[in-house]
Amino acid sequence: MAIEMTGISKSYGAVKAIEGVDFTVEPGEIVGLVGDNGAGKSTLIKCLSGVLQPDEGEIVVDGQRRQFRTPNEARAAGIETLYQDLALSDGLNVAMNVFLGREVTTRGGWLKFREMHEHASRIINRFSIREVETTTYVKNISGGQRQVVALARTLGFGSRYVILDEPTSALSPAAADEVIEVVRNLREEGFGVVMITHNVPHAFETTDRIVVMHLGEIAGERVTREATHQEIVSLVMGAQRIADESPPPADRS
Ligand SMILES: Nc1ncnc2c1ncn2[C@@H]1O[C@H](COP(=O)(O)OP(=O)(O)OP(=O)(O)O)[C@@H](O)[C@H]1O
Repeated sequence: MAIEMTGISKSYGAVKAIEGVDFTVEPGEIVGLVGDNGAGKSTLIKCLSGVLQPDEGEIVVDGQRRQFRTPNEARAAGIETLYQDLALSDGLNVAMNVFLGREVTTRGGWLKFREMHEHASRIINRFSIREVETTTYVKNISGGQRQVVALARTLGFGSRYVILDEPTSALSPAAADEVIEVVRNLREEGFGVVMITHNVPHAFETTDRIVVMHLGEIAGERVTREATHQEIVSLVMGAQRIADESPPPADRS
């Protein structure tokens, strides 16, 4: 069981965005995807979430080769993606956001509010460290809680892998801590999680493994508990790889 991406390449016209990228994530594992602006993180993730189709390479999900033509096809295979904007409706309450687009109704078409509130509350309070009231309007909840609601919208419905695009960016330290806790709970529940982040300390706090991209390729990959901040930062800057690839010093004798 795993997502295995092999030899993934994608160009936008003449711009080669990623080339020959191998990437895996297993159930119960949090993988941090780190890299500078333009390193290719979004492009790789869009290939996995069905937003883009790779030009080359193979995607295998739980042993089955897949080609996702749309985000719905990726979702049907158990892969959910949460983008930075989260796409929540501020004018609806928490429960209605969780059920947006798949409202539970009676046969006569009436909304089953109680059922939706109970179900939303169960999902949210399974992952959240703080109680979230499902009758609260989303415009009145904190940044951390917004992440929780967006997650609940995806997680109550059968996904096994979750891709999070910069889930802690633009959050206060307290809200970021809350999100980190939620992501850790996802691991406990057996989800495979990919977390794109610019924030190296957050990657260290949250992940099991850190994959660094640089200029469209994998610059390196480290088990988080065995890595140092310095090592990851130099991979992000491309310094490590340049050091690895540079020829041995010339013999000056
Ligand atoms: N729609 C597009 N058209 C042309 N080039 C693009 C497009 N999207 C991305 N690129 C280019 O592809 C490369 C990889 O970009 P990508 O957005 O995947 O990187 P990223 O690591 O996600 O960056 P960021 O952290 O800024 O989101 C960059 O050189 C970028 O300029």
